[in-house]
Amino acid sequence: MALTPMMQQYFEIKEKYKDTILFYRLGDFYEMFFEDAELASKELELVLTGRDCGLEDRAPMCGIPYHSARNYIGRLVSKGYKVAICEQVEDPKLAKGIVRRDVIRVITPGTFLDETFVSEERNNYIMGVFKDGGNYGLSFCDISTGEFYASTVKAEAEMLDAEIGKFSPKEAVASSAELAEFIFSRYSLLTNARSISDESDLLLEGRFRSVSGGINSLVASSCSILLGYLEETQKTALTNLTHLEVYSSTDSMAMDPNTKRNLELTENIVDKGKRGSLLWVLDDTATAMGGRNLRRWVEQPLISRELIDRRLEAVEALYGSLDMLEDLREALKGVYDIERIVSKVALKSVNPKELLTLKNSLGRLPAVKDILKNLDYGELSRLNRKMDTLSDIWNLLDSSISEDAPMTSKDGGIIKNGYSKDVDELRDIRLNGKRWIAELEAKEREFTGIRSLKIGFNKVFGYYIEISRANFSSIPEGRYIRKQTLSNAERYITEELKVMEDKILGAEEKLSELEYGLFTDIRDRIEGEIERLKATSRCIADLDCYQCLAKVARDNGYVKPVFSIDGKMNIVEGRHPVVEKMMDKGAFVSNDLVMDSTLERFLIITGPNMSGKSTFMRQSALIVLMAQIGSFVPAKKASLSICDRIFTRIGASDDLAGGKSTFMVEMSEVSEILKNATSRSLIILDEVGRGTSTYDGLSIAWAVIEYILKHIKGSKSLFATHYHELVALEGELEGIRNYSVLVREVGTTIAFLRKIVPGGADESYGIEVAKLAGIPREILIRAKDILKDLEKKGKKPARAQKIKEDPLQIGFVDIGREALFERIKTLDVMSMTPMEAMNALYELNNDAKELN
Ligand SMILES: Nc1ncnc2c1ncn2[C@@H]1O[C@H](COP(=O)(O)OP(=O)(O)OP(=O)(O)O)[C@@H](O)[C@H]1O
Repeated sequence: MALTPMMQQYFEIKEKYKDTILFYRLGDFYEMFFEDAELASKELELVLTGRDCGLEDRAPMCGIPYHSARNYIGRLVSKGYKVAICEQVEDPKLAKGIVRRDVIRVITPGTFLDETFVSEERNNYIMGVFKDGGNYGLSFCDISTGEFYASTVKAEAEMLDAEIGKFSPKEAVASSAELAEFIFSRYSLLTNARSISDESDLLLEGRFRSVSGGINSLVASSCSILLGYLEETQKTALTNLTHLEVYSSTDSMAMDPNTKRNLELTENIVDKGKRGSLLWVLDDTATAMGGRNLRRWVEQPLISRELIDRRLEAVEALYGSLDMLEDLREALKGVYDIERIVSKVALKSVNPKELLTLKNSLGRLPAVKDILKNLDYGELSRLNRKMDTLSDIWNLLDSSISEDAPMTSKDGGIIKNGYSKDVDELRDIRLNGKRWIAELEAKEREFTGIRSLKIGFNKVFGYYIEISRANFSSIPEGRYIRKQTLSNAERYITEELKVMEDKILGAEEKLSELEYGLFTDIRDRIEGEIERLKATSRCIADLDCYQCLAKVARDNGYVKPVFSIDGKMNIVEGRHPVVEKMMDKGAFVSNDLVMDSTLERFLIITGPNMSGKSTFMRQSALIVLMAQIGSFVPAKKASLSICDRIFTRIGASDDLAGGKSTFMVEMSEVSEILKNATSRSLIILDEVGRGTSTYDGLSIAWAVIEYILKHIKGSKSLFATHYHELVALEGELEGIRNYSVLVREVGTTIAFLRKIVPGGADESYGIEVAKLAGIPREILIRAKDILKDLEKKGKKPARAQKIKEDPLQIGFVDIGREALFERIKTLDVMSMTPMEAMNALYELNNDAKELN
């Protein structure tokens, strides 16, 4: 037995796309066969049928309607599969034998563009990895926005983690099978292996219209692997990839995945949603482009003082002028996702309605520029200079695209009246024809006296005159030609009706063809302007981030941080940006942080469970991070020193699947920190050592502290612990300062004051906290007995110093309305700049609101 010709064709194509699910177009369906059908029927819950294929057994088959394919493709790609779309590529009327078919695009997780599956809030990156000896070349591309980045990093797993963490790609292409295996197993990413071709340099040459940074051979190789893969799967020229940005991995803070997760930068730990993350607090952007940009800023805090200051200045300028800030927000709200629309233009998948959206978005740019003019200094004036209002493109679109342009490009209704004489003429013919038909209907009604006579249209018979059965007797003999009999009526035509029909239908067909041609022509002209459009999108994205940070700073009472050059940090009344937001206004208790890189560089923080140690440490890290993003910070005043990295070791993140126990994970994280931290790093350690027995844990914690002080000179550490023995190190080792969180004993229970004060804590209050948590009384009583017993036998180590201060006397008293007015009186407004005065009033106003 032999395969049918169709199946033969199927196998030839499938052979070239082995690692995909092949969607083979048959009429109005995409069909899948054999293993693809079995897999897809499972994943998509489709009925598995069969089809004769020429062999003894029928081919397993399942199919989906062409019109609802998007959703099915989306589901498969979201699960990490690749889908190859195979279409007819010749006109069936012209085909000799079986119609030629071929794959027109391979849709993969990293190249997927569908809006219903790819969020506008985040980029969808695909990564190219090349390894040569001791280094990796990395490249990252988002074809939905046209961004293309590349860099080189040392071949150390942590460096790779940090770099890949900046982009969180959805798919990877690696230069060898071995490397692909490594990437797949380390990051659970769909990874394709692709050997590098000899033409790799050629491919890169002339590909980008501009490059920033220097291309070395590692960068070139990773870019060309990625480009080769993209061209092969997308099968278009990808003209939106105009710019290659080669960056240095040391331009921004390297953050290991733990730190990103622990500090909940872009998603919360509990359900991985945005709510409760730093991004959730900071993101008040008005555009999708700004939203994605802000996410990038949060994931890649800067370390160059100059660049940070540039951002802070721009935020400050907008912060200081509420009117302009609000006008700018309004203007930006009408700017849609230019970046993604433009990429669709390049991929030739844009529809007329999207071009109209592009026009309306460009229409907002003059207003945006007008506002910028008034804020003309520093970074904002640079943006103003760089931003082009693209009025030529706006004019083109305004003159050509109809105000109610459709979502499809093949059915006409796209082009505005007055843009093309030919279109106007054809529309006249069509209109006149329709008018003529309406007149004919009236004329025939009058002539026959049949009031219900009507002229209708359908795709099979074209125009017809319809007369109901009751009126048959009134039809004049020989006037009409009978065409179709219905149960209740008869349909007729006349010669002249058919002549007019040809004219109307001819015009209709010509019109949609003509309009489609004009549409693609306009699209191609816009494609030629992609670079300018993209440059302006970048400006909008930056501007949107500035206005957003200014707005958030105003809404939440943040201040502009300053940077010290002597390594000192002094945060006055710092708050946790997220915890504060989750609480009632004013309920969060602020705390100060004083550190330097010599005598006060290691803070040991003790205090009962639940008292707020972790919150304090995280808030300190977040304040440093926010400042380096270019954001104002939740504090009354903040003088910071720039950190190159923030390390965190917080909580139990078991990696049981990876075969590591809680303690093992803890120790490997600590060991990474000790290996990688530098004199400019900030290290957050929460209860190191608690994963093992008390004395082992205590000894390890102790030794870690000594090591950091001795070997990572200059670094700053916050160390929360329940080992009260460690407070004895203050005075013994240079650099240590003890702090503790105050609680107040109220009868037999405790109240949390959340205030961090100098000195070590003397009590654990573990049993009291257990009581608050609802542990049965019997256990609490027994635990107290055991504790007493241990203390008597000297098993419990000596207690730390007792706090002398009375908690109630240490700050922490509401200032009250009267006090507030006293404070307003003390403001020396005359000696302030207008901006300072406004800030001061704004702050007092905020305080007053809290008190009300
Ligand atoms: N400064 C603060 N103001 C108001 N509430 C706070 C503050 N700090 C912490 N809290 C609240 O207390 C809760 C516990 O804080 P946190 O987890 O920081 O305690 P902890 O001392 O680290 O506890 P443990 O030792 O058990 O890990 C937080 O979830 C928060 O709701």
